[in-house]
Amino acid sequence: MKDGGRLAAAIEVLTEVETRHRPVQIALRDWGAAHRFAGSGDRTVIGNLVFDALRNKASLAALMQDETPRALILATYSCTWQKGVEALAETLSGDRHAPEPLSEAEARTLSVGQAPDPAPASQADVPEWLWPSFQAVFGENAVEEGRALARRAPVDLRANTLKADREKLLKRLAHTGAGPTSLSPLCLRIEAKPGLGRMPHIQAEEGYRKGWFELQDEGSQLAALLAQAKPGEQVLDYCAGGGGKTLALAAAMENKGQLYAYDADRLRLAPIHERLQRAGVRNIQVRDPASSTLEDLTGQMDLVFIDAPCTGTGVWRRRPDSKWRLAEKALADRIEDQRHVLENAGRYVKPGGRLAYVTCSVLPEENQNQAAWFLENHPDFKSSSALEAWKKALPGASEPKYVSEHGDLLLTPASTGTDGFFVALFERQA
Ligand SMILES: C[S@@+](CC[C@H](N)C(=O)[O-])C[C@H]1O[C@@H](n2cnc3c(N)ncnc32)[C@H](O)[C@@H]1O
Repeated sequence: MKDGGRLAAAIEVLTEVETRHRPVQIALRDWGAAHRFAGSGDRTVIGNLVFDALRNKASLAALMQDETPRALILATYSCTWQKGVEALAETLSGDRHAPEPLSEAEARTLSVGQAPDPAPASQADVPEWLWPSFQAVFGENAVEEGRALARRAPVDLRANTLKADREKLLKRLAHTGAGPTSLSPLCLRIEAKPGLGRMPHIQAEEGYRKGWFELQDEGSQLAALLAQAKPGEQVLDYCAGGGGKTLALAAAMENKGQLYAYDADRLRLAPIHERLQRAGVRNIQVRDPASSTLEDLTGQMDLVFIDAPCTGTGVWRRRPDSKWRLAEKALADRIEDQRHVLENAGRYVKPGGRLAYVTCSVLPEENQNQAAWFLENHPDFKSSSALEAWKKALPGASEPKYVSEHGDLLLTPASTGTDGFFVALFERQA
């Protein structure tokens, strides 16, 4: 396919996503199935166009004064990908599969390349209704933080220390361009490529099949690291889902002690079994909510890890469609879920044990406010500084920029180069 046909396909897919509210991956997959002539390179470019258009939807709509899929895709190609208006005009006129040629008005707007006076929320590509929350948490950095959440994300890997180490992996994966990061001692990163760039298919690597590494954002790795799970401990991963954090906790425990993985939704737990096996985790019991209870763990855990259900505002780089779909009701529901989870999970912590509360959100409503609510309503717990845990686990690393009065941490793409993650630690009074 030439770029003209790819632009037309991207407009078609984005129209599906916008009008029929379909997840991007599904819309892309269906488009590929219906257009067998498109190769994997074509599908990558089409996907990149759609994802980048969604990442930058508000700023591109402000620039074009138009938020139709056509306007967003053409602006992505010309401005975000820096192809320029002349190359775009040529692409549209030289290919019978291409969308309609550029109108004079479109050509004029695209050559200016800047919206007249965009509101800060659209400059930042943050939904208008969430702007007060962004300002509350980031202050004068709110636009910069929003912009960083609108960029492409790198592919991060975690060396699975049950089977490998980072040095060995760096050599093995040299051909992928993977390099070490500066924070997590286990992280390898393949930087995002701009425009048409294609990322290596990392799951096809022998090392992935052998369980030497996992795909896991560095922020997620750090959240698990800060919980300080140790060999020999009793640890409950209360919202284990597909097991991303579970695997990191198991590696930190060196397969010693006992790790319990639980999730209220047994379907979400389903992939965990295969992943645990591949990673060589042996000290684990998966507690299926349909067939077992956690009663026997009451007051027994050295550490309860809560990777709470949240809005996912910290991972907008990877799921840009969720950014525009998020509604006030969903935020209110997640806040309620988080309180429910905090309320329930605390009971499994033994006196003197720890509770880690983690979200992949940057919103204060789900983070600092929830930590404060928990402390207020659970006098048997006191806060424990995640910043101190950071200093201990990462000697020499620069300190995170967003630290609350209790030492809770907020990681963000702009400040730590990771996805957005919040970590608060508590200790049950002995
Ligand atoms: C952020 S996801 C977990 C992701 C997972 N830990 C990982 O790293 O791959 C949050 C999980 O919380 C679970 N959850 C929601 N409400 C819950 C509850 N009341 N009790 C336990 N788990 C719950 C959801 O099913 C979901 O899998």
